[in-house]
Amino acid sequence: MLSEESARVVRATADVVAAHGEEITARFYERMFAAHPELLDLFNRGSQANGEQRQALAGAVVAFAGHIAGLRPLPLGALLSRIAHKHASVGIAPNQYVVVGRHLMAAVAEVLGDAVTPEVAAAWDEVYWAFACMLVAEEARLYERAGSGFERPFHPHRVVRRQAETADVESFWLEPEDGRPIQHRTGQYVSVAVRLPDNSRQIRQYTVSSAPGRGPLRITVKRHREDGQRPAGLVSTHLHDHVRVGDRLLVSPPFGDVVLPQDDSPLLLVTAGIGITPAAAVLDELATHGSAREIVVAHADRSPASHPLAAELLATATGLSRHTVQLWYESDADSAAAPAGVEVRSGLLDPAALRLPAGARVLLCGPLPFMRHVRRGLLDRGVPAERIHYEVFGSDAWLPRSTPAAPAAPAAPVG
Ligand SMILES: NC(=O)C1=CN([C@@H]2O[C@H](COP(=O)(O)OP(=O)(O)OC[C@H]3O[C@@H](n4cnc5c(N)ncnc54)[C@H](O)[C@@H]3O)[C@@H](O)[C@H]2O)C=CC1
Repeated sequence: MLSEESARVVRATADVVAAHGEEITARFYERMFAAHPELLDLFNRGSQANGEQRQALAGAVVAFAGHIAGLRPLPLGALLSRIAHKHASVGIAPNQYVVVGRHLMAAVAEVLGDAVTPEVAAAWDEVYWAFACMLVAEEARLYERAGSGFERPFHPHRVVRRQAETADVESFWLEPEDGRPIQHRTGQYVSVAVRLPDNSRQIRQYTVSSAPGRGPLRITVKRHREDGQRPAGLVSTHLHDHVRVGDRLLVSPPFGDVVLPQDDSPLLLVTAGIGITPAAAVLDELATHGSAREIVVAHADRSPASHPLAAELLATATGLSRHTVQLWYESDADSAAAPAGVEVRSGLLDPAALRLPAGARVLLCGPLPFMRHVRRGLLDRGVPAERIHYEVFGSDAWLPRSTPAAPAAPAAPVG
């Protein structure tokens, strides 16, 4: 942890660093990529282009500094675990922290100028290394457990099946070429690394949408179209347009710490859009084992036609002995297939209308504003924060920039 002297300096300078956080991280990325263009392959180019990555890094470093200097406590274990899982899934190496540290500190000095006295520089260097050392240690543990390492983070897999789920969503079934069985836990994700036509490499995380022990691992991928805020998804477009049965894909071992709690507590799964993928894995697992666990499945989508894995969700959920299914569609709710016992409503998901079994654990997955909306509603209904678990996909933008109120148990993917 921090020396008392450094903690005092960090407390005195945290606001000025926070105020310039995005400027510092923008400069940091420019410097680092100029010196190490090979590192561009590790970062999501879409998040770089729209500034999400800058906000995410600035938010995380400032939040960590506030925590260790005693200004604002964070759920530090959850934050570190989430980042370490994601880093291990892309093969971050310990020596890369040296490169990041060097360019981050140089960017701080460049942006804040004379305000960065040797004392201030030393204090923030200590913050950075405290953060980095915790991550290096956690990542080493994860590599060890996964039987992998940063030297070889990806393994060749064959696409053995591919299936269209909606106009924009495809499932791919993947089998390791070396025949090694993949031991994922329900809710985990894998990273997929692809070489694009311009020879750059990009990596994305996709939740495994099937239960463990069910043969080839399934990922279900939404094609992200250009929407004015983000360019079209480089990897999702590549997978949809170019990857066929028989092709080879480089895939990491499974990572992620938002997993199905292995107890008998009732479950409330609340998902939206492509966020349905972990719920599909959970339902697959419960159905495979004929679970008698009480479960509420709530899903929101644009329309019945855009709802991925809808038929599978209805079949698996309604096959369970103690289930409730609630569906919300922004349009065409009337056209939804709704077997007896399935509630279908119009509009956005209303957290006040969710069935809430006593003592339920909640798994949330969907676009960030959706998760914030549902989490707020559930907290208002008295659900303890530690019972609400959720995945954050895309870059690490889960820390609200202006409020210190961090979520309970975050983790990482895109579908
Ligand atoms: N866990 C995560 O962080 C996830 C993030 N995403 C990201 O979200 C983006 C969009 O995902 P899509 O599947 O295309 O979702 P989408 O944009 O089709 O939205 C799905 C549904 O979410 C609900 N929703 C969206 N915003 C809401 C809000 N502010 N309040 C209440 N409900 C809201 C609506 O019912 C909507 O129909 C993607 O860029 C994806 O990467 C998607 C899934 C999971």
